[in-house]
Amino acid sequence: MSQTFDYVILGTGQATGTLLGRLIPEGGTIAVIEGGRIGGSCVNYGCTPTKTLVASARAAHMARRGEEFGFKTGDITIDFDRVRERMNKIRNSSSNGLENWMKNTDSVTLFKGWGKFTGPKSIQAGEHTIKGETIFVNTGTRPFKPPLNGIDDVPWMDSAGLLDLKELPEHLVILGGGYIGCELGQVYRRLGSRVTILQRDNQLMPREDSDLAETVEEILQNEGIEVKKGTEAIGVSESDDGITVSLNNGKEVHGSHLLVAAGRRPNSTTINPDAAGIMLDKKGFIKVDDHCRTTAGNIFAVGDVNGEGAFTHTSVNDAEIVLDLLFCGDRAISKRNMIYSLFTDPPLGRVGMTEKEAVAAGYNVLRAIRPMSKISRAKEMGETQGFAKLLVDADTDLILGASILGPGGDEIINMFAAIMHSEIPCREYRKVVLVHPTVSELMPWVLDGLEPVS
Ligand SMILES: Cc1cc2nc3c(=O)[nH]c(=O)nc-3n(C[C@H](O)[C@H](O)[C@H](O)COP(=O)(O)OP(=O)(O)OC[C@H]3O[C@@H](n4cnc5c(N)ncnc54)[C@H](O)[C@@H]3O)c2cc1C
Ligand SMILES: NC(=O)c1ccc[n+]([C@@H]2O[C@H](COP(=O)([O-])OP(=O)(O)OC[C@H]3O[C@@H](n4cnc5c(N)ncnc54)[C@H](O)[C@@H]3O)[C@@H](O)[C@H]2O)c1
Repeated sequence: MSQTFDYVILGTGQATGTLLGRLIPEGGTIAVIEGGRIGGSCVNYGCTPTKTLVASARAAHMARRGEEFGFKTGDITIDFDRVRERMNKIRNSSSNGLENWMKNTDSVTLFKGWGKFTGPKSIQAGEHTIKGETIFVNTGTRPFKPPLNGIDDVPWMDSAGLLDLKELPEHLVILGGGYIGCELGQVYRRLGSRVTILQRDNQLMPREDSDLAETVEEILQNEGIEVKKGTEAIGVSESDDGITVSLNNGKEVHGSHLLVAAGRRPNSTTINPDAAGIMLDKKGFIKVDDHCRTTAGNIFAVGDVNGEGAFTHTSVNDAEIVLDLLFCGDRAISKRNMIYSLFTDPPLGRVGMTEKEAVAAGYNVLRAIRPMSKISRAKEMGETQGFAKLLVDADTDLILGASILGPGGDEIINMFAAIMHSEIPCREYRKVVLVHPTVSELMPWVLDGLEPVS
């Protein structure tokens, strides 16, 4: 059966809610096609469930530190069923909310099935032929399965599989020391698992500056996580009591469970892009212009699948950019600063360029660093690990990038996003009065320590 709509959204990633919020009141008919769980990665197996786990793990960690703060709780035992129940309740409410909204809106028709293009204005999903004038692809990414010997013969998990695991792993081996590996490694360690992270590169999170990555590593190691850098996993095998990972240095690591967090790949070839005239880049991301328009003029690609971001907020912003183009506004991909946080504890907030990027780009870079151990509020909270690093362009007095690894780093970084977006010069920012005692109040003072990067 063939049906024609004004708008078609393929995949219910994080851009979809924002698109619907504007398209519904504009009038017109909208088809939404989803093959998996409504709401995509973020709410079902990404940000929402992992950050509920981060919260449970932190609560347990702080309880263990009770004596430092003047109270005793006795031994901390983890009720993993209760931890999972809390996670599932929060993630299900987010997914159900989007589904109910679509079902209760007359102009929206939800198709459950995996869609593939059959032409620039036509998608096949199961028995349904869905046609549309304007199409938005919001199909996200999927976990990368590295080509390890034996990978198809062992019960490895990706991050979604780990979240579905009902028992707490005795020894979780994590293949990949990126964002997923660091966050979930700390979570499961704090919940009671032994954790080993295997990282091919010589640094965790290789895109980050080495001083930040090394401090994150130290924080993880101080909690008992084994980090093996410069070790590539090349094979896996199953035994009675778990999984053995063979490494390129001839050694082996044995654990009860294996999490593979070795990167993600775009859901682009899976939608038959050629039929629509959608071109991909070398890594398989859908090529888009500054307004998320693909090489097929009537089709937009939003979210992780376009390779312009890999976060919920960049996916949401992509939707805002397209809506601006369609209904008036001036947002564009090139106008946004990259911003994200790593939700370890303490978290790392990052905006703009890293130091190595700023130097490579040829800026006249000034750098200031202040350890959390020299910030009163961090000391009062007993959270002195980490540091703040600010990068400034000596020629313009504008901030090039900020990294806050410390208490509240995930929140403080938003202040720097606003400063960078508004192009507030540092000499003006230095005059702002901020609340005492907070970690963020020290940020203008950090600028007093600016020195040229040699
Ligand atoms: C473990 C983990 C933790 C994360 N934590 C964070 C975090 O803390 N903060 C943050 O900003 N980001 C985080 N992310 C990333 C974040 O989840 C994504 O960037 C975000 O969900 C945006 O994705 P998206 O909109 O591109 O699509 P997605 O959310 O990936 O959704 C795509 C949807 O399209 C569907 N789909 C795919 N192909 C088809 C098809 N052919 N037909 C029909 N449907 C299809 C999929 O089933 C899926 O539902 C995390 C990711 C993971 C895996
Ligand atoms: N806080 C957040 O915003 C957040 C949190 C988690 C995930 N995410 C998103 O999820 C995406 C994927 O994260 P990820 O951690 O899977 O990928 P990643 O690309 O960040 O890290 C994967 C790591 O695995 C290593 N690796 C690959 N093959 C290996 C092998 N055979 N042996 C040993 N190491 C190997 C690589 O060296 C790499 O550093 C990120 O791009 C991010 O956008 C975001």
